[in-house]
Amino acid sequence: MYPSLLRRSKFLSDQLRTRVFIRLMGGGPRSFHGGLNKWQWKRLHEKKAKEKEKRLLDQEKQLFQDRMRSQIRSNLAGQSHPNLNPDPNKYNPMSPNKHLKALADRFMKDGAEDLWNENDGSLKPPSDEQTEFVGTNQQPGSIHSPVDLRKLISEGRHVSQNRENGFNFVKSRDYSMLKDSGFESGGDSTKPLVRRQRKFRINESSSSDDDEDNGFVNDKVKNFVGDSWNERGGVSNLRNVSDFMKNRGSETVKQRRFQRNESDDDEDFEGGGDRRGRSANDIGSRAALGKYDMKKTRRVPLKELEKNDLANEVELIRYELGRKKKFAGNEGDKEEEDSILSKKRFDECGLSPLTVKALTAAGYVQMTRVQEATLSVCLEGKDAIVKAKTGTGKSAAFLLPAIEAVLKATSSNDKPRVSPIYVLILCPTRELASQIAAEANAMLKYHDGIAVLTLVGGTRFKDDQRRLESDPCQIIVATPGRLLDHIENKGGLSVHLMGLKVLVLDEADHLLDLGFRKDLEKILDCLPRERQSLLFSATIPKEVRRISQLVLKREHAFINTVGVGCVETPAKIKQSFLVSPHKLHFQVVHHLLKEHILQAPDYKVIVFCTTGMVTSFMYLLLREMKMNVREMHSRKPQLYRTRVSNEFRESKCLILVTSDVSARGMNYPDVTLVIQVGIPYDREHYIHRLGRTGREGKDGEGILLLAPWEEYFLNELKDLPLEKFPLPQIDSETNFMMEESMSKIDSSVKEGAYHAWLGYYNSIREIGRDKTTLVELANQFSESIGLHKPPSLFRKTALKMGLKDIPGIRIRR
Ligand SMILES: Nc1ncnc2c1ncn2[C@@H]1O[C@H](COP(=O)(O)OP(=O)(O)OP(=O)(O)O)[C@@H](O)[C@H]1O
Repeated sequence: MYPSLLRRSKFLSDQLRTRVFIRLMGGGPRSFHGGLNKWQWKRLHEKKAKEKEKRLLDQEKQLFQDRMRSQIRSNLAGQSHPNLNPDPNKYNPMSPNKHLKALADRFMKDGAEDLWNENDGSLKPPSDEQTEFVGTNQQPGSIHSPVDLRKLISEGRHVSQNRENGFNFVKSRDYSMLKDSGFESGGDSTKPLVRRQRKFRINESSSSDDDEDNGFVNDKVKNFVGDSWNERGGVSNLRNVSDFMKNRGSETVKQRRFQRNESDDDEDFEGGGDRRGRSANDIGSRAALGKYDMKKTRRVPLKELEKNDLANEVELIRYELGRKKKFAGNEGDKEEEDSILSKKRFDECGLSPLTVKALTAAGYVQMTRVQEATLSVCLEGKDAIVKAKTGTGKSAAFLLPAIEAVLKATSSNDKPRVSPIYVLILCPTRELASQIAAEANAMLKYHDGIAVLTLVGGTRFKDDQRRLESDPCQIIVATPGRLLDHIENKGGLSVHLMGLKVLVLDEADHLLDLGFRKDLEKILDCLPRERQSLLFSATIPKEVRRISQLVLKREHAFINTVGVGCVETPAKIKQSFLVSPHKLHFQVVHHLLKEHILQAPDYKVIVFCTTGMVTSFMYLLLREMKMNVREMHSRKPQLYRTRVSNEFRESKCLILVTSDVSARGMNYPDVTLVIQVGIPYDREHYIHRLGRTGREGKDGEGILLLAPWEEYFLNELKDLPLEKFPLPQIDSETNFMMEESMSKIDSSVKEGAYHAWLGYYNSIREIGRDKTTLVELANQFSESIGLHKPPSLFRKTALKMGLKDIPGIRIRR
């Protein structure tokens, strides 16, 4: 396992040997400019990225205000504004067309190039001819594989065309042409060549998230759309695109790229210090630095010409939407669009026959779209970040290539001294880890000698260690905290991890959140750098795309099966929201459940609450109201959680009241309704919670219950198809029963719920900033749970929360 020199050295202790080995494998810490280590370096740049994000948000806010002003003006002028929804019962989510227009406006604003990051996902080809151009072998009318037109066009010469499955991914590029194109002599010749080449590498990174890249890509896409659209009055045949690319000539393109880089060169790098003249290698790990080693000022005002081109691109997206609507008229096609399955079968894609046999046994014959889109890339060993809607089979999409990697590694002749762990899958919750391990085991049904181990909190650490020693495993599914405990406990796990081939982050955006980041960074430090990393989630915000460089190699694929301009939630989930004062929330939940049970005899409902203590309160209340409920949150012991999770998976006619521990990844089949009480932490939480229903392309329903002051959150969901749900009439008998039931709940539970509620909303920026209002609202909540006098807080807690001298807060003596 160790290099022989290291193995033979008698002078090194085991621990030191491991450390030296980690350094040799490239995993250890290193220092950066200004004496920073790589994580400090990374955080520094994250901070800057956040500031940038904030500036953009301000721009968006400005736009929104402008729009509101114009609506008000037109109202005053007696005209009905097109954006005003005439139906007062309907929340005013923008129609797709209006949303597009708003998007176009945003994109056209000076300095909004960054927003193009959103578009680095795939566009579906507008016509079969286009499909042909990008090198797919799909038949007309077949399921349309997402194709990243922007990337394709920008990289016409370098696209790797995978005719097998019709998806295209970027290969690493040859930069020698830059020299040939006269780039060398064009710029400031006093600046070192190495540096300029490095900049090109940044721009040309396979991830099109780069602002520079976007600028470059946009130029070409926009020009293409502009020319071909105007000529033909619609989206033109992509063969013309190819002609266009040729006619356009690479000169223009090179020139543009050259211009961008010229201006870049005049700016300092972020992170301080003049790094000119340093080679790429001097700057540190590419994987660690990612895209943060870029120049400071990246905004270039858009030219007038580009505005037209942007509008044309928007037209292209509009065309896509129009085409979708057309599909909607045709039932057969619609079904095909709604289905998560593609036409490709598992036995066609080079998987081991024993795996295919196991898949068939589990009922998997055809791949889902995300599986089709990712499998070939992942099997090639490339790094990838994958976005696909909830319930579309992402777990199998990463498990299959991971299993193949194990098979390949075990079949090689090298017989390592320490049995290596080849695959590490990290996920945020214990239940999800067990679920993934179970799915992996189902796929390994016919493979002898490959074992899966779960390492999660809430179980005995010693048991884990015993299992690790007695049953060597090749695949570990873990939550970050427990894995880190093992690594830090020096039980030898680090040595086993030295042979790691594949790292998977399921729910990657969540794992890269601040809550998990520190653990993750420490874990990454112990993993070999030569590995394949796969990041999967249904939501990948822009910020996460940037920070994903922490894990991924620079040349990674971004596979987005959601598609630009498409709704991020499954089409078959009916989404509504309901606004009611706090004091009615529990009655409303009870009413919604009763109504649903009447309509769906095989009901299976999940009620999400904001915190564990509020979950507990809701559970007790509904139980008192004679409903068939279970509770699930992090305050419950693991054995209980596992039992409830299994029971809910298997049952019908059951209600699960839960906190966000069940929000991500959990695959409870046939959930008929998801109710979210109170604002979710953010838009991503909303999407994941909602995604517990309507899985595998099935029907589902989601209701978001808000207090009037929480309505602002709807703004974050304005592109999702939420409709307003009328406030139900609660009869006096229910009110009476509710009061009775509430009075039976122990006051310690109520106090805990109040404290937790306060803590949760205090952590939400929009409300946490205004402490006085927060306390007023908390006191309303307190009344709604039957506490007429709000419970007191420990002085220390009040201080920590910034609530010490706020009127309405009582301090415990
Ligand atoms: N090829 C397939 N054929 C049939 N069913 C499949 C296939 N792939 C996955 N499934 C089923 O689809 C369901 C959802 O899969 P999975 O839990 O992997 O979704 P997901 O995309 O990871 O969702 P989430 O975003 O919520 O984590 C599961 O019940 C799984 O068994």
